[in-house]
Amino acid sequence: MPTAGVEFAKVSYTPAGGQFILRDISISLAAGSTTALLGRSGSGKTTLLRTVNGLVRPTSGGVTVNGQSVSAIRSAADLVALRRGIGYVIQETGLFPHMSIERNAGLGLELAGRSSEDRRARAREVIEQVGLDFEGLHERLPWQLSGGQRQRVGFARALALDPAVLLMDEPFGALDPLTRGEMQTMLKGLLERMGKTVLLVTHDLDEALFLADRVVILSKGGVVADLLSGDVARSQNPHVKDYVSAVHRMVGR
Ligand SMILES: Nc1ncnc2c1ncn2[C@@H]1O[C@H](COP(=O)(O)OP(=O)(O)OP(=O)(O)O)[C@@H](O)[C@H]1O
Repeated sequence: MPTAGVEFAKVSYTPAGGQFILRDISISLAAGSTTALLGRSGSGKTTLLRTVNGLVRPTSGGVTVNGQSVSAIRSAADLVALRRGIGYVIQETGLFPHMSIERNAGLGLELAGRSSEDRRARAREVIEQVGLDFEGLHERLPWQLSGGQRQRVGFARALALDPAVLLMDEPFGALDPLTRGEMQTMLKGLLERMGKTVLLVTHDLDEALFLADRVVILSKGGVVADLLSGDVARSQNPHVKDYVSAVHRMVGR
């Protein structure tokens, strides 16, 4: 699938009777780029990510994926078609506990009506791409894997339909630091080879700088910094400096 860009144009979101969660956000994610979304807890990162696959509908403004307006989608069938082109990885993987690893990885293909031969071949391919041994693991249930292995299966499932866009919401949040490091390296290799448009929510600045071309920081639902990863260390933006000094304090640099 060709890579798609994602465009947020003056996106605002206020739940009924509530306060602004997103306020007038305009950012553009170039096709094939990786953008990290940082910001304090509650700043709206997850909400913004979910406007891309239509889980949250902006109150005003719009999101386009490869030129297609997400906000204009009205039918369930069109929403399903949009989501087929968007992989989604969350912290707890969302694997179905009663389904084998192979079936979990190939679920998107099953829902898209692909043949069992196709599903098996593709499930094998993506499970191996994320560094797991298909023969040894494909019949197991999710609880029979380690947390890190389960998260790899979550990635495999997100990749199975070869989406042009990947949304990742703290994908390594539940992992120990060593497993987290291994997974970051694995993901970086995959992203370099696959050239997808990626939006990654993380609290970890080092992770953002390692994986992303660009860093966007949200505060109270608005963008307060938007810069290339290579410019973070010398940025004079107070929000960026706060982030950098908080990381330095935390790790005693
Ligand atoms: N549908 C909703 N109705 C009311 N409030 C909501 C809704 N969705 C999110 N919120 C609130 O909006 C704010 C932003 O939530 P969001 O999950 O996007 O933040 P976040 O930056 O991803 O936080 P974290 O880093 O803790 O995951 C929070 O205060 C949350 O409670």
